Amino acid sequence: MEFLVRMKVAFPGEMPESDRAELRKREAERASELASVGVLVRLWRVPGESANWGIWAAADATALHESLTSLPMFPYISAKVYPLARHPNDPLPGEPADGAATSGS
Ligand SMILES: O=C(O)CC1=CCC(=O)O1
Repeated sequence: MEFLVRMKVAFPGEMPESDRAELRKREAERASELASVGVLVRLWRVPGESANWGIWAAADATALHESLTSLPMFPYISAKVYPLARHPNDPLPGEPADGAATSGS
């Protein structure tokens, strides 16, 4: 199952830059792990914002939640999730996540 996810990141104003940098590093590592198992399919930055849009694949909403909460930055993320259903006129009906991410992590 595929999900369109919008995330906005808001660190507390008083968080030191070294803590932010460490979180960004751990976030990149975890994102890479989730990508390697087909859960994080695509990720785009929203220009000018600490925000992103992504395509995520998971067996169901519970598995998606487990993946999102596994992100080191999750405590500072507001996420809006849109489950995606198939459209009969989709020009690429087998893309992007068929056969990927049948489990949550
Ligand atoms: O957009 C961000 O910086 C937060 C994030 C979520 C997944 C990821 O790789 O980065």
